[in-house]
Amino acid sequence: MTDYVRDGAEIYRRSFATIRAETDLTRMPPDVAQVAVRMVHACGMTDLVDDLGWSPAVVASARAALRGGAPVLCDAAMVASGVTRRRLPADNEVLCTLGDPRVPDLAERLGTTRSAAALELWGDRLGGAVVAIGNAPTALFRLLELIAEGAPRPAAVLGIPVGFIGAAESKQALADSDLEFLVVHGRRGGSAMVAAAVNAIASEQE
Ligand SMILES: C/C1=C2N=C(/C=C3N=C(/C(C)=C4\N[C@@](C)([C@@H]5N=C1[C@](C)(CCC(=O)O)[C@H]5CC(=O)O)[C@@](C)(CC(=O)O)[C@@H]4CCC(=O)O)[C@@](C)(CC(=O)O)[C@@H]\3CCC(=O)O)C(C)(C)[C@@H]/2CCC(=O)O
Repeated sequence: MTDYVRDGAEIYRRSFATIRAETDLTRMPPDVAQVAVRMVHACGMTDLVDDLGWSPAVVASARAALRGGAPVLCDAAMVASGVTRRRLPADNEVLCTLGDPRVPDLAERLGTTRSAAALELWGDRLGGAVVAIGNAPTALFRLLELIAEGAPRPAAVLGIPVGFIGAAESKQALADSDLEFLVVHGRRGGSAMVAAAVNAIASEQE
């Protein structure tokens, strides 16, 4: 039998030490670097940091919002499931409206995906919220449209959808906006990655 590490805390310690040894974090501020380490941990790709884009105050803004009780608004149930509730500083609400029974009809009526239509049900929670998008480019595009139409502004947008159609473009549009943002440019992204970013922001522990 292969010998393997069985101690969870030791696995985490060695993982984070390996990531820090193999990843160039020098171009980013310490708070973004801490988030980047956890994102790399979630996907196993140390070169992910080369594609990371951020606004200077994104981590501070998201962290302050969470401490103030802001909700985490997610595009997919996978994202919401990945957020570790005990790390959240104010028992924050973690919301994904994609499974709401009204969403399929809404999507049909609006002529869009269910992921994008689900944002219509975020209601008045958007102002000051932390938005976490890990799957659906159309959800990120719709968020930017809503804000352009005058919807309240979130405290931070962690816009990390994965994929081939619209993913890179939606993230570039977010990075070109005046919102506080974190993105992984290009095709890479995913629910696990954005959940890891929320978890890192929620708590400074590694
Ligand atoms: C086009 C879509 C993409 N989905 C991708 C990758 C994954 N999606 C998974 C799952 C389980 C779900 N994806 C949906 C969000 C579904 N995916 C889409 C849509 C058709 C459109 C979204 C968009 O383009 O913006 C979307 C359905 C919709 O009408 O909005 C999901 C709701 C489908 C469903 O099961 O009903 C569902 C999310 C469930 C949830 O968690 O709430 C995967 C696990 C793949 C699979 O099941 O085989 C995977 C997860 C990736 C991740 O890390 O999140 C793509 C590749 C991202 C793709 C969008 C871009 C593209 O290039 O096609």
